Amino acid sequence: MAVSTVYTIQSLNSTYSISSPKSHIGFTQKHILLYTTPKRNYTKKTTQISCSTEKPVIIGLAADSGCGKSTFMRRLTSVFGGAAEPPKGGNPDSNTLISDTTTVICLDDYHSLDRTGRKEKGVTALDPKANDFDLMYEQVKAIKDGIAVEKPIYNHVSGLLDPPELIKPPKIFVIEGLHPMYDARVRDLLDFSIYLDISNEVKFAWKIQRDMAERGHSLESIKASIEARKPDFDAYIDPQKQYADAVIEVLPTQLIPDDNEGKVLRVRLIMKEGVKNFNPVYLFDEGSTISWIPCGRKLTCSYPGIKLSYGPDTYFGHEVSVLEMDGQFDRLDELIYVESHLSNISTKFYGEVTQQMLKHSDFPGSNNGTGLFQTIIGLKIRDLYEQIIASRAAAPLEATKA
Ligand SMILES: Nc1ncnc2c1ncn2[C@@H]1O[C@H](COP(=O)(O)OP(=O)(O)OP(=O)(O)O)[C@@H](O)[C@H]1O
Ligand SMILES: O=C(CO)[C@H](O)[C@H](O)COP(=O)(O)O
Repeated sequence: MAVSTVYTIQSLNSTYSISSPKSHIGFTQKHILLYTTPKRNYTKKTTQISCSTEKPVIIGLAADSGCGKSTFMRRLTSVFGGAAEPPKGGNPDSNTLISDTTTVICLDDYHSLDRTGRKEKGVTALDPKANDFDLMYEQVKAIKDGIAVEKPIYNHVSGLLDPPELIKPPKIFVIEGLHPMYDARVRDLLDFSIYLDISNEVKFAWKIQRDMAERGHSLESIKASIEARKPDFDAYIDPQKQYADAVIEVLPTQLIPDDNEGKVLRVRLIMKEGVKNFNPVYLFDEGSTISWIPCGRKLTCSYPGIKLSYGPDTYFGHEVSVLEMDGQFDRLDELIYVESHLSNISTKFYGEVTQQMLKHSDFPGSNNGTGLFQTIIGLKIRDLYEQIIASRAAAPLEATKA
């Protein structure tokens, strides 16, 4: 049944409602989309705002919980410079991170059921039934159109849905979480999408490391939580990788026979061909199939060494280029040797990848392909953003020529 939506809008002087589903397209930068019906229990705010006239570029990052999304986001925002911080003076449990250029929101904020509600209904947070995709779509669309929104907050500490926070359109708007590519309407709003595909073995090792060491969970409870989430992960989260423009796949190493420690990783960067404003990275020679062991005079490698590979492939029926790194660096400064053999990495100066990696050498994954490929994708997103801005600036010029 089609439900007609009522948009409640706040302009500088008044708050009013309209019911045409498409009429919000005409809103100006001075409007805030407060909510649409059926609405949640929001308190209306009367903040006056002034927003940039530049419409944001929208990036989606999907992964299961504990798979490195926050670490990736810290690498991405660092590429643009400046620190990313929660909204000033807002909810201390906000999941949002704002820097000069980027705003990163966590899609957990669109949980429609709180922790108790999920327990009562017997659904996990991964189940679409526990999430409000209509609101997610409306608000991401509003941001894309340059309109500020009052986004809900899911409080991970209390497990409750907190009052909303004001999100203004930034230059780059990143939606990270479990479902950025699940709903086709939201997916279509993305200018670029990434999926972090962490194999079960590695996910387990990371979860144990974090949840046992940092959160005091028992091994049994971690195993039980992974098992409980698995059917919904397989049904609703994992299938999103087919839509991603880039996938970072993290697997156990192949350099150590029957390795079960999970410390050395084989990481594959799967890049879709033909994506607008995105040229896949390559090693030595674009389109060739390459296998390279760089260890020797210019790269120090202790056991089991490092192996890089590159070549064309297909992924869910799409043509892709795959860059792979198995193993880890002993000395991060020597990464410059590998970097100098990679092309299309969208750096602004020689050695920028190595510089970024050295700057965040304390982040997890800094000595292996996870950190390397996350950094490269960060640079590719900067490049994509700059291309989009340049083509928008050129568009009126082209029109006057025609
Ligand atoms: N590249 C990596 N190499 C090794 N461990 C990693 C890597 N990335 C993440 N981890 C481990 O996984 C944990 C979770 O990482 P992070 O907080 O970035 O994930 P997340 O997806 O944002 O998690 P959540 O959604 O639960 O907040 C880290 O504390 C770390 O132990
Ligand atoms: O999968 C998750 C996304 O990060 C969380 O488990 C989900 O948001 C539920 O949160 P909580 O653990 O607070 O009940």
